[in-house]
Amino acid sequence: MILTATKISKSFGEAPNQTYALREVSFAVDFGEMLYIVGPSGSGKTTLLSIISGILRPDDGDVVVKDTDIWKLGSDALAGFRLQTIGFVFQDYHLFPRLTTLENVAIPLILRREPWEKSLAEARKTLQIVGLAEKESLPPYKLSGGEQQRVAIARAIVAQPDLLIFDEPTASLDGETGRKIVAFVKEHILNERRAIIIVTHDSRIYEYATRIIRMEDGRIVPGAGADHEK
Ligand SMILES: Nc1ncnc2c1ncn2[C@@H]1O[C@H](COP(=O)(O)OP(=O)(O)OP(=O)(O)O)[C@@H](O)[C@H]1O
Repeated sequence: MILTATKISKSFGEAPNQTYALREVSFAVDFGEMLYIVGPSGSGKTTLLSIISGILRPDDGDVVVKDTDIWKLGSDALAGFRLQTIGFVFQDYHLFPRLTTLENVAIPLILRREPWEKSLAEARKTLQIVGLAEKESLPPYKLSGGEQQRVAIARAIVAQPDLLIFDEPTASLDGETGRKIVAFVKEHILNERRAIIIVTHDSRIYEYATRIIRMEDGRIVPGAGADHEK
């Protein structure tokens, strides 16, 4: 398994206005999987993504990524582990408008203190993978939405993370572009040494999942996909 989440609970606020966003959620993800997490608005998907990617601390439960219990790490070690192991793609891309497309892709390597020229060379190779080599010197806002999403994907994979996490990757794209992006990710980015987790509302891309788990009211709905439920 690349990721095992066990009995994750998280609430926000204080009684009597406390919201239970997650209630003892357990699941596991294997290498080579493209796992979708689906469910209605407010069911806890974003909270769960934030916890498994080391952004938000759970109230209870453990997240083990590649044998590391991430919430037992100190904050510096956790930040380092995330840079090394996890790539995150946001719905609205989060690209930096003042940097070129190439520099945007190089950021994770620069944060890891790789030399500037080497980082740009790696970023260039990665832009080739996503088919945007010829756009490298443009600022991202000169690109289409689908192209910006591909830049965000290139940035997420440039440091070769084992776990890739996408939050609503097609929400800002038209249907056809969204399908193309996800088909591309499955064909070119997924492999047996990594796993991809996608939170989505977009049923048009369900066909690309290797497994789908459904959340409702802070829990994983038992049945299809919820293999690690305890
Ligand atoms: N920072 C916060 N403070 C207070 N309540 C929060 C916070 N974040 C989430 N919640 C609550 O936790 C619950 C789960 O929210 P979450 O955003 O994880 O759901 P979601 O399934 O991702 O929804 P959506 O599909 O709309 O993004 C909701 O009731 C939400 O209002």
